[in-house]
Amino acid sequence: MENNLPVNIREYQELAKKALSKMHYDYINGGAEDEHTLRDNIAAYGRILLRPRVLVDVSNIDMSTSLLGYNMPSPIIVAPTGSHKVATPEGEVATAKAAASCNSLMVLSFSSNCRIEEVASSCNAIRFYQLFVFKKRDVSSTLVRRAESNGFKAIVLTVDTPVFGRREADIRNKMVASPKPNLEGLISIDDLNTTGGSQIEKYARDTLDPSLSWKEVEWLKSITSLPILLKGIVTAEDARKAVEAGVAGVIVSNHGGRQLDYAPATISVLEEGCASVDAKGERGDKTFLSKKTF
Ligand SMILES: Cc1cc2nc3c(=O)[nH]c(=O)nc-3n(C[C@H](O)[C@H](O)[C@H](O)COP(=O)(O)O)c2cc1C
Repeated sequence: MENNLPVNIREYQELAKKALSKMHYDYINGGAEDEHTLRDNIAAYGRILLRPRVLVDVSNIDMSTSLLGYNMPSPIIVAPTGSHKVATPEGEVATAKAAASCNSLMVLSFSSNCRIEEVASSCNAIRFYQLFVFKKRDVSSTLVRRAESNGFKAIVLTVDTPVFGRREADIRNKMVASPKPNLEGLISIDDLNTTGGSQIEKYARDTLDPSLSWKEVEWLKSITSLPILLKGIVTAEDARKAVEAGVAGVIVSNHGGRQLDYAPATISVLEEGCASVDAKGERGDKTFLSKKTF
């Protein structure tokens, strides 16, 4: 058995394809529209070549870093992704335990299948909470309060989803929304019978606020003292505006190609995002982050 363990991410992907239903595999694996950005997110890494210097002592390699003051052994953290119970019965609790065992950090998605409280009490992983701005502001503020009182250390506001990406595989598969226990009593998903199309797209259309703007960043600052990170910024202009808005950091991201197709590959714009703010000398202790997720 030991010999058959996957040795790279592509082999894990093959196993996932066998283990999951087509609907769930496509949900996790797919992107928006033509999936150009989805493909380019990976292809762009192939365009970056390494320039090795030799005869350097590599017997001790230190990849440790810190994020908002939290130390970790490498700059790899768990991005917010919804619906972990489609892959494992323990859901986000399993993911949090895995993050804790690596001394890494987990960002819990608003769309978690486990309750905020359950994830918080399962282990001592450092946790941030990912938020959307709902049409009903009370929903967002209740989630923020619960994250605060359960020891989450930052709010990650996803800003690239005023409108849900057109994910054609989900439309074709009539993707069913998985339970969202954190939204029980706040938003009803009972009326989501899909007569056609993607249920999660309809859910997002009914609940998320498409008028999301910089005003909501101000609003969020007014209701929490936790540091705020904006996730989904890909241009220098917006990175600068984020600094001006006083957020603690920016997560350079195109949402894994699941939102706006033909947006640039995340890794290709990381430098632009950071350099633009550096150039103005405003970087200070701001955090710039990009993740590689498959
Ligand atoms: C299955 C799946 C679900 C996701 N759910 C969320 C989510 O609930 N909230 C969010 O902000 N991002 C979500 N994402 C996006 C990831 O956080 C992340 O941005 C993406 O996988 C990697 O692309 P990036 O390097 O451009 O950030 C999801 C991604 C996947 C693959």
